[in-house]
Amino acid sequence: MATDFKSLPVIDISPLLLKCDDPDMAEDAGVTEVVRQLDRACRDAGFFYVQIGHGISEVLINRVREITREFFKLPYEEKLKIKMTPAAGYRGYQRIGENVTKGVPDIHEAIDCYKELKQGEYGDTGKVMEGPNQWPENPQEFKDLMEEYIKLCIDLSTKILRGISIALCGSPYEFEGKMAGDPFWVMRLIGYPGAPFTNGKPENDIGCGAHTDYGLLTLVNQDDDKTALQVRNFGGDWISAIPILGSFVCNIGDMLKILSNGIYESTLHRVINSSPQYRVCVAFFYETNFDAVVEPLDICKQKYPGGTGGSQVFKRAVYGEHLVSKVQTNFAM
Ligand SMILES: N=C(N)NCCCC[C@H](N)C(=O)O
Ligand SMILES: O=C(O)CCC(=O)C(=O)O
Ligand SMILES: [Fe+2]
Repeated sequence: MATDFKSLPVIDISPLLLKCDDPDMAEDAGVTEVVRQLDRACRDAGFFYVQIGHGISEVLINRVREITREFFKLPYEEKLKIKMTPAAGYRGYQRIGENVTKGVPDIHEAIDCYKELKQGEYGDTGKVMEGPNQWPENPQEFKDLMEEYIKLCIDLSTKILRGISIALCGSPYEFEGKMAGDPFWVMRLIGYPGAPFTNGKPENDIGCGAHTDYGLLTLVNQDDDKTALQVRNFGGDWISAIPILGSFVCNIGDMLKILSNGIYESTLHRVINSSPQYRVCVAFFYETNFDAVVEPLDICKQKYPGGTGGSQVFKRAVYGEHLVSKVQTNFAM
């Protein structure tokens, strides 16, 4: 359950990265300390910063945002060449206002890409998301750079989840195998227009309305010179996720909330860009297997703070169905 946090914890995960291929990692003192901090952060805020030491170079982190910014500067006709449609598996470019949160159009544009699914792999549910990703033709570098970045984000997320798995269950591999051994992933390249000024004051548009993320873990790579992402604490205050150079903002999604039986929070957050400048964010969502049946882990049922031994507080969900229902209700096209 979220607390009344006033800022988001910062975690240096390098001791975990150093040991995370060692099956005995949980016994290492450095790992134990990282696990303690992850556990605290996931309980209190559902959000934390992963500080330098995460293993993805600042040059690459910045480059994926810059190349994204260049794309959004193109004329609309150019961007439409990779237009997102239901027939394209909801992959590609989505213009401002086409993403909707609780019925209100968001003031952002985006390119969405997803792990590519084999035809017929997941029946009718999987079919909705089938299709090749649509990448801009120019520059040539775009696709290669993004694919390299995706690979590194998958790797980093797997490692962070080993730490979270130790925190919840004692063993590092709870989120591998049939839960997330073949993780689905989503990458959204997002652009938020600068706030329009009327009578000398910025008019705050909602770049993205209050929502929770759908999967296990999100890695947010945001512009480092604008504060726009806000996280809601238990008391209902919005706490800014002020950018920290070279770090990711990391947060828990709905599937991890269910698996942990609510011990960890998938915290509400929103985006308001009140800067006059265009803001870019690259959000990487690491999810369970597409067909994973997600329900509270036994150990989390026993640990549930409500204390009614063996109680299951959260309902089961099938990840792919959760995603498809979100896409079909929140994408207006
Ligand atoms: N976790 C993901 N994929 N985030 C995308 C933005 C969420 C906002 C969306 N309109 C919604 O209401 O869910
Ligand atoms: O723009 C951001 O900082 C976060 C975006 C976000 O929350 C999302 O796409 O789910
Ligand atoms: Fe989000």
